[in-house]
Amino acid sequence: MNIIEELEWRGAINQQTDEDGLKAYIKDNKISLYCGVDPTGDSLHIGHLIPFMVLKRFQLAGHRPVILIGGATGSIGDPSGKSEERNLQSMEQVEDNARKLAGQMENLFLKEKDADFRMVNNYDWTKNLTLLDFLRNIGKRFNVNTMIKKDIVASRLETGISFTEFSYQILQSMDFLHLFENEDVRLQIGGADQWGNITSGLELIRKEAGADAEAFGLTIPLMLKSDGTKFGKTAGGAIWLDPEKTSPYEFYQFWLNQNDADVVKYLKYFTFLSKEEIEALEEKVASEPEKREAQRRLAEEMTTFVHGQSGLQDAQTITEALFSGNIADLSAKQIEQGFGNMPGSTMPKEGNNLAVWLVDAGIEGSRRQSREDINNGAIYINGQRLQDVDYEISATDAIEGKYIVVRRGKKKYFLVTIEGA
Ligand SMILES: N[C@@H](Cc1ccc(O)cc1)C(=O)O
Repeated sequence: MNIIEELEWRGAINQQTDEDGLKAYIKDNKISLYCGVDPTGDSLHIGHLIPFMVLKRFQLAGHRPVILIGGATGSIGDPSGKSEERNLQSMEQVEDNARKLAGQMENLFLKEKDADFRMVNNYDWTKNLTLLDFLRNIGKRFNVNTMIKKDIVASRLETGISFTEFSYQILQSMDFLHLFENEDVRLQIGGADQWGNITSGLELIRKEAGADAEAFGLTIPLMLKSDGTKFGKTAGGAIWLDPEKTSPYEFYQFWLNQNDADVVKYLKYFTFLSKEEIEALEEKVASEPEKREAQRRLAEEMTTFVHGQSGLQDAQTITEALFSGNIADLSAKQIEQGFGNMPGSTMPKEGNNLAVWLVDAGIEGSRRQSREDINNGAIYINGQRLQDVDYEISATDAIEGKYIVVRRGKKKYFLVTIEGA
């Protein structure tokens, strides 16, 4: 399979501007291709992985990815897929976000030894452009009638769109032209909503470099879940790549919890497992779905790709501890990952009688109930059942002096943090 056939098999192609042309170009050449991301937030999330996984596949197939961080475009805001005008971010915010995204991108693209890739920021070729140069040299290349017909703009004509956002497609087109001229970039890829911006860039390249300039566009379908809900969003919000925002454990759990109806699609889309491996897992989903082997494999592959071997190790240790209830061996950091989202409270270092302590920590409603639960063996402290109502519980029971995990009943967990720890 060549890379395009592989992408087709993976379900990762939505539209192409010139399928045959691109296939022929790739057959004979190492292609430089780019995908851009705007620094509208301080971390990538898994939605971003959709086009960037494709970029990575090109890299693994021996081509040359160019990652564009949109320091300029991010300060404007892409109207694609947005029903309303956005608020502008401060330039400091954009810069700060850009730095963080660049770091995450390096982590994803530098993994390969001798990795051949470039990272650029469109602020570099946009910041010194004067208004008159822009209007005289670039604006003349754009026809307002054509621009208005692009979906992105057309869908906003009712609700309104500022000149600023209207101009966004010009900036992205300038990027494609700039990279075509300076980095020999021949292909831009992006999510399905980027079709208008990508084709607009191709039109600009054809006007500048001639109608037969070899340049292509390819978009990737929007990821849909089988139950119709939005991919990549959970009750807790987006799934971030930044381990401070979504811990490796939560990240692992997200993939582990995918439905049978979605898991094979995600294996194809997001992992680097081969066709043979994925087909074998697909059979397992059909023959022994209760084992959830495909989900486990998906979670392992994704967690290792984003958080490395140590991130996966943490995630698996915490998952196992939560499953067995045996949490005494977890580190404080692992406790934070696994229990950080559970109800919790802060308690003083000093000891107190367990029955009272549970009430003070907000875990039990009354001392009577507290004593009853302890006597019935429903209270576990750091995984250990405790049936002594008078037990003196204090900071000395805490994991690394910091956390006491209380379990009430089968699986109600509470995280108690020791004051000042
Ligand atoms: N418009 C793209 C990001 C982008 C920015 C600049 C480019 O040159 C290319 C892509 C998005 O919102 O996803």
